[in-house]
Amino acid sequence: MTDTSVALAADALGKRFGRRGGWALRDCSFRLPAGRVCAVVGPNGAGKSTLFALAAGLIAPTEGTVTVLGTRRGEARPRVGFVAQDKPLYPQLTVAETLRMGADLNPGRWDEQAAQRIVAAGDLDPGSSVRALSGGQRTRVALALALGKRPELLLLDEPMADLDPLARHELMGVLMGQAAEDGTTIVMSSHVIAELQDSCDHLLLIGAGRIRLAGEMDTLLEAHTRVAAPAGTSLDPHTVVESRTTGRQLSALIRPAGPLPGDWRADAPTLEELVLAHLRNPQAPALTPAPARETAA
Ligand SMILES: Nc1ncnc2c1ncn2[C@@H]1O[C@H](COP(=O)(O)OP(=O)(O)OP(=O)(O)O)[C@@H](O)[C@H]1O
Repeated sequence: MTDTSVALAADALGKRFGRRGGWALRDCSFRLPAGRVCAVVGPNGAGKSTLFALAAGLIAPTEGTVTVLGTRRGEARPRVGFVAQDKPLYPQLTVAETLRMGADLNPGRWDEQAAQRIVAAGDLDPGSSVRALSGGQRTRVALALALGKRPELLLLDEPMADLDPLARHELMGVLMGQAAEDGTTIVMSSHVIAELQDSCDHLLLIGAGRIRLAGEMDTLLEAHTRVAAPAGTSLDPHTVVESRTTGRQLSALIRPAGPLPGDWRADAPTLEELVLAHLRNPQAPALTPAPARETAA
């Protein structure tokens, strides 16, 4: 039986390019409930684009499984919108022809108005050839194509990277509107963490091909605390993500294993602090999805 409450699931998912190549992604397991907006973050080469390509059904796993909208092996492709990092489009087509192609390829699903609205908001001439568009304008056309498809799952690999701040703001609003109105599940990678905090409710942090953090953003944030204590203080029995001593003070990001001593200063971390601490400390123990379990790095 398929579980329709889960939009995207990975079980021990792994991908290796070539027999001798290293693992781009390994032992990756998580569940993303339908209707959520999930941020995918991680350093360059972490495996984010590989995860998107696996989820979009463009490449096959080397091991494990990826389940998309309850199906495997690319069967959900008609219900999935994917904007790849390099925004592949046909350069010889005009903007209008590109949208017509979207309509032809998605009979019964295509939302002409939604696609036209996105293009029009960027003041794009429908008669311009894609070849003549700027990077950001191309992104707008790629997003129009993906959203016009009325996808149940929208996979966006660094969609905002080449957009100006106004276009980012406007298109982020369009995406969030889509998630709220149609219940579209959105999975979006970005290197701009601050941009994700307000719009995403789920987080996948990938480092060196492994999942470092996965789950509800609030739950992950609540599981961590920034503490300050006198230098030399033992952080046992708490899980330490990062710690450093400056002069007479110890500062750390921890996952508390119980109540903290009253003389420690304790604050909630921001998403940026949480992500940066994990990125700076790739050996920090991962916090992976339900059933909640901690794994050694
Ligand atoms: N087609 C491929 N053939 C061989 N190796 C690949 C291929 N695609 C990706 N890799 C390797 O897999 C690893 C993960 O790459 P991936 O593109 O998924 O990272 P990423 O997290 O998306 O990085 P970035 O933030 O730079 O976009 C890298 O080491 C990369 O060199």
